[in-house]
Amino acid sequence: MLQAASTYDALVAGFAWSIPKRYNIGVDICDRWATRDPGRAAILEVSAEGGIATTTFAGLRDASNRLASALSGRGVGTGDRIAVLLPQSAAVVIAHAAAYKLGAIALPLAGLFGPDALRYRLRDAGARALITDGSGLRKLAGIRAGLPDLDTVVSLDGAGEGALDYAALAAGGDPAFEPVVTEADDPALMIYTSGTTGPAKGALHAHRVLLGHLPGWAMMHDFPPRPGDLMWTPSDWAWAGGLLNVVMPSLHHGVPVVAQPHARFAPEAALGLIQDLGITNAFLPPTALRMLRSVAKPRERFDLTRLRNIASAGEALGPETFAWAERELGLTIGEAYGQTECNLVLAACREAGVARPGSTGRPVPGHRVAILRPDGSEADIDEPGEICVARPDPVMFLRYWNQPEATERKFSGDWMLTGDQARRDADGYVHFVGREDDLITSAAYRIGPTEIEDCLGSHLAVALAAVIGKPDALRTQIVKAFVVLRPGFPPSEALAAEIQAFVRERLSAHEYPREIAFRENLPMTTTGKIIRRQLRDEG
Ligand SMILES: CC(=O)SCCNC(=O)CCNC(=O)[C@H](O)C(C)(C)COP(=O)(O)OP(=O)(O)OC[C@H]1O[C@@H](n2cnc3c(N)ncnc32)[C@H](O)[C@@H]1OP(=O)(O)O
Repeated sequence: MLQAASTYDALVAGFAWSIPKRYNIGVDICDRWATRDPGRAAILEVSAEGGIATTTFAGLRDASNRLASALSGRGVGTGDRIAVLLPQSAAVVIAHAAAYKLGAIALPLAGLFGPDALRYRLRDAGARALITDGSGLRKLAGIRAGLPDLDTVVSLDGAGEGALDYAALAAGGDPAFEPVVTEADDPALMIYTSGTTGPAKGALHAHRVLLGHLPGWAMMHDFPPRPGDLMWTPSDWAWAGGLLNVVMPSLHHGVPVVAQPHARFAPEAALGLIQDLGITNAFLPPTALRMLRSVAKPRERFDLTRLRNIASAGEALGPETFAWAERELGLTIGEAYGQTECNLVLAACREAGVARPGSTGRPVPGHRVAILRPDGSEADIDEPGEICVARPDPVMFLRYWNQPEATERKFSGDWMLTGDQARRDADGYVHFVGREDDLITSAAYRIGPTEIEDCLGSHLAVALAAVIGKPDALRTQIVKAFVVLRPGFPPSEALAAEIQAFVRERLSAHEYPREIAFRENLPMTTTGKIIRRQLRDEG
């Protein structure tokens, strides 16, 4: 484990990976602490009314064993995909751990997804089981017929609509279920991620992905665990940010995590939660931090004395918000960088003196990260190039699900190509520059234009649509759509609002175009491809 050291060089010098041959995430995040300290708090679930329900490590172990045993009784087992569509709660960890203990593959799905996004992911992954709640069931209702592989749906809100009751199912499971023995390199987790072209791709990870996150987690959160540590993030536990930057490494170290029902991010409520629960470590994406800046004199209004560190990732933080946090919160933000395919490979941290305004830090010990030119040679100091990560690396994904060509394109030799541009300064700090392609970064979400364009194209009024990222001071970029309407549909604000609602409900609430511009036509190449660059320049 990465221990606090006086300097970054000492951190690097003292580091070596220790990845056992046999390793199972489910056993790691539940059973280890359940044996050592069964009554230790693991998840603190805040109810909508503000009450707190605590789940202990023993509780996680028993519940995940029961669920694994019950699913096994229904024929779900090694290699099967088990989807998890639930808001932050102990149940998310239980469902994940049950999947890992079965040797199955957990497939986290975000609560903001609408039926179109869910259908695509569940079908592409060939999910056999889904653990969800009443809200998830409502989204599933219209799409289940098109999901022939999905034979077990379990709802925390009781049986009905083709779902089994979670409580009844788990009650029949064996709390002494014997977890399947897995190797560190066996598939465990698949997170869909948007690409520049085409629909989202399932990035398949091995059990070792959690061990690979530990050094980056230690750096960005300023070296937990310390007595009394308590973690929280508003990020959905379905994203790499919530799951791998916060929940799993924290549980590995026996640090409890706060689970909060999904709500719109409200800066005052966030600071109130940090104060009331005595949260010591938060992971807040840069957009959330920029939203916090609307609160004047936060330390006068809220008691934030227990808050030791804020980590951040998913988009560039920028020097202004970095300086604001130092001034107004008295904290040096632990900014980090990674992609779903290969997460948490760069990080900043106060304790080792690795923090610089405008920089996303330095390579986390154990990871080889380079800034390369298109010809594969290393860029000079301050020369922009592509962030590339060398394999093997425990955080490196195994492959894209059923997409061997896309997997191959992601690598050049042993370098994984992130597509992100950055420069490295003379002291080795990496500064994010941006992207050259069509991928959109908005509120720390990576958004590919294709899925949105496809969704827009299925609206009755839309003849043609192109989607770009438009620079935005709060969210880094917003999704903007240029739309050519079919004859008979005159442009209007009402129609724009209707199209926005259509994408929000059908595809996903975080992917809807916050701006729509109606056009007579769109700039095209002679071969009929939309020239998005021209649209980006128009903004
Ligand atoms: C390796 C890595 O990738 S690390 C980073 C991974 N990325 C992430 O974890 C994503 C992080 N981002 C977030 O968690 C959020 O965007 C935040 C906290 C920064 C800001 O949250 P918010 O502004 O409340 O909402 P968010 O951006 O998620 O939502 C977009 C839309 O979803 C909808 N929405 C959000 N929350 C809710 C809710 N509880 N109920 C219904 N709709 C909701 C809204 O329609 C919202 O659009 P609007 O602003 O026009 O109303």
